[in-house]
Amino acid sequence: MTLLPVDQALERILDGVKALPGESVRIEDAGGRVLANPLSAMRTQPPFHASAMDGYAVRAEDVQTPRGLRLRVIGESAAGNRFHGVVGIGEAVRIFTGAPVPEGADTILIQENATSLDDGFIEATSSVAIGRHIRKAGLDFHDGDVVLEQGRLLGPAGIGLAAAAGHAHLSVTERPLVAIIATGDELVRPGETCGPDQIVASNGFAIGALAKNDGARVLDLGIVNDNSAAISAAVRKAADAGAHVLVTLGGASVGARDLVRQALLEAGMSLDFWKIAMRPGKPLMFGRLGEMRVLGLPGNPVSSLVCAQLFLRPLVARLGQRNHTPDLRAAVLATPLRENDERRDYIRASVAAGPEGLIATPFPLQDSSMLTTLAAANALIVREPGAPAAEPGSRCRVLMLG
Ligand SMILES: Nc1nc2c(c(=O)[nH]1)N[C@H]1C(S)=C(S)[C@@H](COP(=O)(O)OP(=O)(O)OC[C@H]3O[C@@H](n4cnc5c(N)ncnc54)[C@H](O)[C@@H]3O)O[C@H]1N2
Ligand code: MOO
Repeated sequence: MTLLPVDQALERILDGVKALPGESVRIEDAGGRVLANPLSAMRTQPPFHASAMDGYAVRAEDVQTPRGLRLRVIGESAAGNRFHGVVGIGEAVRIFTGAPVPEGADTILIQENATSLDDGFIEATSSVAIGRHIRKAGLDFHDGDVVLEQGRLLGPAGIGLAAAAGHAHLSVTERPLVAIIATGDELVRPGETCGPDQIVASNGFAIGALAKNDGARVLDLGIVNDNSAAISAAVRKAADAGAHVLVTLGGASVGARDLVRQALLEAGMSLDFWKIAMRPGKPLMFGRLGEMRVLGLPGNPVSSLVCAQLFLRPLVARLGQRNHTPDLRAAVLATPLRENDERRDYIRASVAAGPEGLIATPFPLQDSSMLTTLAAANALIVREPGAPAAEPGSRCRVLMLG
């Protein structure tokens, strides 16, 4: 059977996705949200020519031959309290960082380069180039400038900029709701006692963290036993909650206990594809259940997270009116790699800067159960289907893990 190539799988997952509508939120609640519209500045920053340093506002021509030149200090300009007069020849105004530069002055003499004399005069101890240490009005942005693009995932800098631009509320897209169901009789929650044949469920937490990081809400429906009725009940809960995406974990393969696909089909899912040309992650499944998109991720922890990286992230992004751009870079291999089979391979690696670019060192063990190597990896080497054996020093492509 020819397996579906990774790129086509992604196209089919994203096909017809409608972006969620916008809503207005307070700026203090907008971190991690996605801007629904371009954001224009409602003011100019700085709104006036401002001093970037503590010192004296002077006329540059007065401090070109500084030694011995005395300047009379005629007032003070502080942030929030400007000096209203004009700086004339031989005059200076005491000024502080962020304060408006008074009229007549064109340069800031920092206080380290001025000696204060007893009688209200200062003496410059160094010459200063004209315009030095002055932030021109509008240096950062002007009223009406688009300061943030639509689709921006708002992190600390974006939030700060939006606030500085005068916005108390922001229009952001509704957050996609990602429901997660972990399946398997062998699974217990972290902190619970494991029976002799059990392991701790980790995938749901990892996928939940990934989705939240990309601006989604997560509905964790917990662990469901390998039992069709229980799986169907959890699927109904996801649909009733209005999940935009349902992620199932495990039970995707061909074993007799791999019941997820059947349960979903019985619940009315139309299957788009099952199994793709990818390692790890071959048993990936995708379908639609009403408005809900269903991603059936393989149970192996690395397979599920690599699939989430490649397919869930772009889906969450698209729902939020955002584009997800994978960080693909060129690198050279540090160690040899065997020839590849018909699946695109994503090999956990450590990528570091070398003298002539990035060097990718694959981890020697690539078993898809091993989270230690995934947590240690900062990139995945992407090997195309049928790629020939590669020697150290040969070029490769790496997907950086954010
Ligand atoms: N005969 C074949 N066997 C398998 C094939 C195949 O093509 N033919 N594919 C293999 C590949 S590739 C993968 S990947 C796995 C995927 O299997 P499932 O999606 O059915 O996953 P499970 O069997 O339920 O679990 C696999 C593995 O992962 C552990 N697991 C499951 N859920 C979690 C969780 N939430 N947290 C942590 N670990 C989890 C589970 O205990 C198993 O060890 O199938 C291969 N088999
Ligand atoms: O595709 Mo499985 O994900 O190789 O372990």
